[in-house]
Amino acid sequence: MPNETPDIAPVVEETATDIADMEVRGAATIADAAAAALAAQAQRSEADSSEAFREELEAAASALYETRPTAVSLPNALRYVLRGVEGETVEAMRESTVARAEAFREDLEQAQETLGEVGANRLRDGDVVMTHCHSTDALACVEAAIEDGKEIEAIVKETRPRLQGHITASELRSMGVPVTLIVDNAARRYLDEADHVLVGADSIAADGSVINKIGTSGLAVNARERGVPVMVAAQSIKLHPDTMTGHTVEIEMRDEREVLEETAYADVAADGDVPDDGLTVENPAFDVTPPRHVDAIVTEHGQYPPESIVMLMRDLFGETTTDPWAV
Ligand SMILES: O=C(COP(=O)(O)O)[C@H](O)[C@H](O)COP(=O)(O)O
Repeated sequence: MPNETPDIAPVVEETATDIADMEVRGAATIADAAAAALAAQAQRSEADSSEAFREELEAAASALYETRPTAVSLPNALRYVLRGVEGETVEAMRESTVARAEAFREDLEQAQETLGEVGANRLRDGDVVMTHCHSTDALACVEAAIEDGKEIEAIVKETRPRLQGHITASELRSMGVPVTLIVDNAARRYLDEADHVLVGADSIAADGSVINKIGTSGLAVNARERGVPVMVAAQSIKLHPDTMTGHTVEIEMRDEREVLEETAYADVAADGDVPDDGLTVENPAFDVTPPRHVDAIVTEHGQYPPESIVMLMRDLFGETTTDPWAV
């Protein structure tokens, strides 16, 4: 039993706070930041034994893991880095941790580029995509299509309550894509002008369910009804290994103030009374889109009908896993 709480580098605490506060957000970006934080922990460690070094690294991984529960890219990233920690001495372990984290970050970038090329093949010249939230994997598909010389237009849902659609709109505009920004409630009306719904994912379950920003499932149901194909761009880091043994994915509930600011609370409360015990504000950050409403999951290994994604999961994960820091 260790006598003291392991030292966590301040930069790890800062990264954890940034992820929890959504200063760093989006599944791929969170994974990248978590790997960088573990490398920083290794670099700054003053541990005097290999056991102490490992305890610090596991404590850092645990702090990062506790930030947000839904994007499986976070535990997958932590597990990947921790499994690569090798050596008998602190110096050797430090070097292997840093190298592993760097390799992870390079692979992540490469996977997104490859995925983009696969996704671009689904987009034709002149197509209009409708987006929800902000997904770097989804935008990689549009970027690759543009590099292929195709003209793409976008209808961008603003995505209440955090308005990630503004980030999507800005990045698409920087690529030269004409953008129509709409409120979320206008999505069904504008689906008639869209050739694809294009979204990312925080987790993909073994049955092909897609866990992504709240509102994705309603959009997919409407898209199916309007005959618009739904394409999910998700690197394999988004595949959730625990769902292979029946576990479900936790949906993050975020602070009600994101939906209703303190200053607006009295407008909604009975007779303007604050607090109002009968008034509940709920803020689920994600929802689950069943596989029957998804046409294709695009990964760096190719595109899959959602029902077949379990084949890729078996290839990549083999048997299932335990807590990310249990190496
Ligand atoms: O739902 C979100 C972000 O939610 P939040 O803003 O709450 O983190 C994104 O669609 C996925 O994370 C995929 O993003 P990426 O493709 O960049 O991994």
